[in-house]
Amino acid sequence: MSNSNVPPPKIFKPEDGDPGRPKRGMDEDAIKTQPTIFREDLLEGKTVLISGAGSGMGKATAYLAAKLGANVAICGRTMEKLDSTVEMIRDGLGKEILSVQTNIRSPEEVEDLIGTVHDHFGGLDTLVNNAGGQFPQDAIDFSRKGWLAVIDTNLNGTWWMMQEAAKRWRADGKPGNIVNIVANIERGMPQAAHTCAARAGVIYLSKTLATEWAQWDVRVNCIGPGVIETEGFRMYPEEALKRFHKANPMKMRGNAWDVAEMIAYLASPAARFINGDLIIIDGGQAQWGVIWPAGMPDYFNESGAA
Ligand SMILES: CCCCC/C=C/C(=O)SCCNC(=O)CCNC(=O)[C@H](O)C(C)(C)COP(=O)(O)OP(=O)(O)OC[C@H]1O[C@@H](n2cnc3c(N)ncnc32)[C@H](O)[C@@H]1OP(=O)(O)O
Ligand SMILES: NC(=O)C1=CN([C@@H]2O[C@H](COP(=O)(O)OP(=O)(O)OC[C@H]3O[C@@H](n4cnc5c(N)ncnc54)[C@H](OP(=O)(O)O)[C@@H]3O)[C@@H](O)[C@H]2O)C=CC1
Repeated sequence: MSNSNVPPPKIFKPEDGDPGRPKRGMDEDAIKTQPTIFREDLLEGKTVLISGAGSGMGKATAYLAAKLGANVAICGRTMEKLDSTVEMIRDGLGKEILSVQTNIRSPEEVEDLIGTVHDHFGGLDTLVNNAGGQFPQDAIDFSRKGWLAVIDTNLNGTWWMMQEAAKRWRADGKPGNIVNIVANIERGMPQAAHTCAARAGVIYLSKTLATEWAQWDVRVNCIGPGVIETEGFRMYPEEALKRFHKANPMKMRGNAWDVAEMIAYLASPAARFINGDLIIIDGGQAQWGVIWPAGMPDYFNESGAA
């Protein structure tokens, strides 16, 4: 059925943007020179697996974990991006890490990944589910494939990783620790309803597992970032990006290190009594503003929106 009064769906694909757009997020030099509040051997002897670590928060987290003495394993779909993280850590810290090309949407690939990490390092202490993302679009225009892609990545992919890691911890009688990167969805997220649905699923899955899996000494927590400037911002039009910082009362964007340090804290013994929690890192966005990443509809006025 077609109706000529219905406007075409708003679509922003990164490749539609100006190829000369500025590169967003912390570059490798910034990551390498960033100071940390933690002592250098905080994670010595611990093994940390980080998904989506070829860019953004995952890349910064991999570097920080390696800097704090951890054995680091990373995964993602694109080998070139993973290689850049391996090379950055080799160059900056003189350390080798394990990288395994993996699509977290595939339970078989996830099973192989967790097995490989165990074979390589003899176990796993902390799993960081950071891989994920979405595209900005009015929910009413989502294609079926687009909806499924976002749900499959952010909810199912995260679940496969959690379940596979926990099966090993239970079988080995070893403690475990999971940190899921979600988003700040307390008041919903216009033009990101698919990710909002998936992240809400992960948050309540995590709260449930934090109880179910406590009997095996497995903790599960989430981190909800607000606006964190990373390479992932390529998914959004420049016009929207100019307003993103206005979504919080501090009127600033966080960076990947802000999140990496919280992950390191949760991976450390200092967090031994934190379980089933959602830690928000958003400069106060939750009680202040809202983002319209694909442009605010005329219906709404400008007040309180970014
Ligand atoms: C919302 C405001 C939040 C502000 C703060 C948050 C910021 C961030 O989260 S930044 C981090 C962002 N990083 C990413 O989002 C990167 C990872 N994202 C992705 O890889 C994709 O978004 C993905 C989750 C959809 C991955 O799916 P994949 O199957 O790899 O992707 P495809 O390109 O094959 O797309 C499948 C399907 O999805 C629909 N679709 C994809 N892109 C768009 C788009 N820009 N607009 C509308 N629809 C889109 C589409 O149906 C695709 O199928 P085809 O039509 O056959 O291509
Ligand atoms: N930046 C922000 O403001 C916010 C980000 N977030 C979330 O935080 C996480 C990190 O984001 P950020 O660093 O900004 O973004 P990036 O896009 O830089 O990082 C996301 C990473 O996930 C990987 N990835 C995506 N899909 C899959 C998959 N199916 N299997 C394996 N790896 C995958 C990507 O690599 P590849 O494509 O090569 O697989 C990429 O390296 C994401 O989940 C994001 O949605 C949440 C709130 C705010």
